[in-house]
Amino acid sequence: MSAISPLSQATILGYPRIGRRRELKRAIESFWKGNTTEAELQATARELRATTRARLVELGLPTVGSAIPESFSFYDQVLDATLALGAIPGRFASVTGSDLDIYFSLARGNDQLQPLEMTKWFDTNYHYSVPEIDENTGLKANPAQLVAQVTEAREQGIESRPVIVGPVTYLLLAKASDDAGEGFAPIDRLDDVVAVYAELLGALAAAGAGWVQLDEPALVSDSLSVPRAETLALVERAYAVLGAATNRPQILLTAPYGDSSQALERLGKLPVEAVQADLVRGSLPTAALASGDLAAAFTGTQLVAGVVDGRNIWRTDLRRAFSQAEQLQTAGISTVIGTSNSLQHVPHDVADEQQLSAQLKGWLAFADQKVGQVATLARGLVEGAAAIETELADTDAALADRAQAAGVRVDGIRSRVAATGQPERDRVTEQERRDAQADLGIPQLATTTIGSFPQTTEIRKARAAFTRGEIDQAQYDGFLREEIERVIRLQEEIGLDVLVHGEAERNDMVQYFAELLDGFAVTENGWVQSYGTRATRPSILWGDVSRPAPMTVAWSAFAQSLTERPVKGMLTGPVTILAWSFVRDDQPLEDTANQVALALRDEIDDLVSAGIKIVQVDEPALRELLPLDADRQAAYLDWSVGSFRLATGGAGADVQIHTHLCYSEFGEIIDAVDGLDADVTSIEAARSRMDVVVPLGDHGYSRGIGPGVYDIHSPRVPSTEEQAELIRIAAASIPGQQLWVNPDCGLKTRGYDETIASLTNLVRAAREVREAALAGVAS
Ligand code: MET
Ligand SMILES: [Zn+2]
Repeated sequence: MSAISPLSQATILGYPRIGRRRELKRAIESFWKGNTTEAELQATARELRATTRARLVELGLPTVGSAIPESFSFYDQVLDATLALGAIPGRFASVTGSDLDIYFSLARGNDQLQPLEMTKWFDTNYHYSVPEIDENTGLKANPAQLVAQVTEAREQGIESRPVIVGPVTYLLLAKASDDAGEGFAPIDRLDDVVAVYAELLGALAAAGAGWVQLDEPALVSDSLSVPRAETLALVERAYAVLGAATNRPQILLTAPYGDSSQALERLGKLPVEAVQADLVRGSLPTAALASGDLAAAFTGTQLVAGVVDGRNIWRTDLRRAFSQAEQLQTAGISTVIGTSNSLQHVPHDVADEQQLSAQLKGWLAFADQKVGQVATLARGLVEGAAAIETELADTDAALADRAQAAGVRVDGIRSRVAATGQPERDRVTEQERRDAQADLGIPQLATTTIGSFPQTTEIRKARAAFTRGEIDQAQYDGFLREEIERVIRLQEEIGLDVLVHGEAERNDMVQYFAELLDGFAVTENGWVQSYGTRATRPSILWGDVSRPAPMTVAWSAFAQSLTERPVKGMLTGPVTILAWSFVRDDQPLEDTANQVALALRDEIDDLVSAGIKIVQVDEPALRELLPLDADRQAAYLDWSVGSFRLATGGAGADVQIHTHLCYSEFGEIIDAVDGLDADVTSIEAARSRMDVVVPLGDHGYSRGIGPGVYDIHSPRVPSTEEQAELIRIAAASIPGQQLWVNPDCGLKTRGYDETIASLTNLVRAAREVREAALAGVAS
């Protein structure tokens, strides 16, 4: 390794890459449609990268010392690693074309090939493309994209730092391909993969990269296939090899998204030149710091103190962050200021928000503001605290303003939450509820849907026209009523047992409620990448939450007025509302969740008064917020379940409460799902061919359960026979009286043709199995 400069004292782990106005989304989608060429798309991407680097310099990151990460991605950082490793799954062998063609084929599939599966990246709402590895997966270093970025940056006068998902995390996030032998795990190929990383590092060194960043968030997770202690040992094994490579850039090894304090001393001893620790979710190993052991471990190694939160949009408490970093520096550790993780999870710039109040804006920091904070803190480390006293004092003032601002703490809301306890979270016994709900006349293997019906172009157009003021409230409401009536008639014709109103009035299942509740603000440009070219605009939950008026009652009551069959009220649960928003960081999540829960509790009350007998409270994010740290999981499950029960616990015995969870990694939280105490739970199951029903059966789950029999993630229409087969699989583990028949999730992304065909088959399948069961009894 050539002697090169140390890592700059200010850095970030990554930056949003979709573009300030989602330019990359537009460019990629236009390329997919065939409206632009690959060369044009590459030119747009180059321009975006150049703009990003220039912006980061403008915000205070130096052009030298590899402060600026190359965190651009056309789609996903794990998929980037797959391409860089040449780890193309065998089933894609037939795909030809440029690297980019292959890349997008893996991401999106084609007529013959299913795309790589997508799943959530650690405890975020970002989705990555899951690598598929087996004993024979070809591996071949393909550094072209990484090298190109280093070269581009140099031509721009900037020493940048390429970023790659590290080898251990890459393999622990991969799944064994269908061709893999019995018992094979992707991590079995660690040595092969490390050898390819060594080649990539060689190519980067040759291209003149002074530093490379290898991300190993697997280090902080207890939710992977190997225990955390073993992950650390694997990291040691991998980096012993990479560190020994003679021709490589200096290595920054990162451990974002959680607490690495237990591992930090050992990470400091690795043959790498810098290690990052998330000091927002995580903490410093205080004993090792005091004893000097941490400093000893970090001799000759820089420590990047991740003190600026990359997960949230609140202005950093600079004084607190500075004192954390100062402690390290005082202990004799060469300290760099950094972020807790990549800023890819926050929007670009508070300055792009015109509608937010000036006061709220004063409390916020999006990516650009956070970069500024990093630069300020770094200046403080170099020049002393006095040099940044103005900035520290400004932050103190903003935080003090936030603490006392109207709406942040509302006594009435707080005392109401404080007055609740277990009784508010408990309903009468299951048996009493079953008896009281018998009047609903719900048959065995009852059929229903998850809530949304297709969001058609007409619906989007009407909403846009209303937002722009081209149609008035009465016209818009009239349009929605017609839409609801159509959806009700359609469900009756198809023959579903429990109907929904279709959610046509909702742009998004969280934002809809955020707009109607007090305590939330909505952004104009606060886009955050969810996956690929998809982005969401999370709302900001800044104050105490309350419900100024009913939110869904008019729509549900109207739908119910049109039909004799029961219509489900449809709400989003407290945990999901929190998970898909930017939530205040000045009090425990539990307190915020309970406020949301009380607002929902009142909504349920009003729905019931308006004649609704079944209410579904969706909690698709229950699993997502599960802490990566095993130690913190029990407390999380306790409050998350408690808040759901507070929302639903006021419903009388005759009100049937449903919930919906859409993922299949279910095992870890099965007790919590049981703890929700919903009368009926629908879950995703079709894609995994009912994998969840066996653990549910073993668990002795006693209430209603609807494992999805129709995979709504693609336009494919599942046949009657196929769905009947899935129902029969479920019926083998779960008694028929408990079983419901429904799709995996809502239908909003689907078209009408396929929806009608699939639901028609679903209803037929349920009838077929029902009748066969009756015939079985009769004979
Ligand atoms: C991501 S879960 C979605 C549930 C919602 N009720 C819907 O059907 O769209
Ligand atoms: Zn769902």
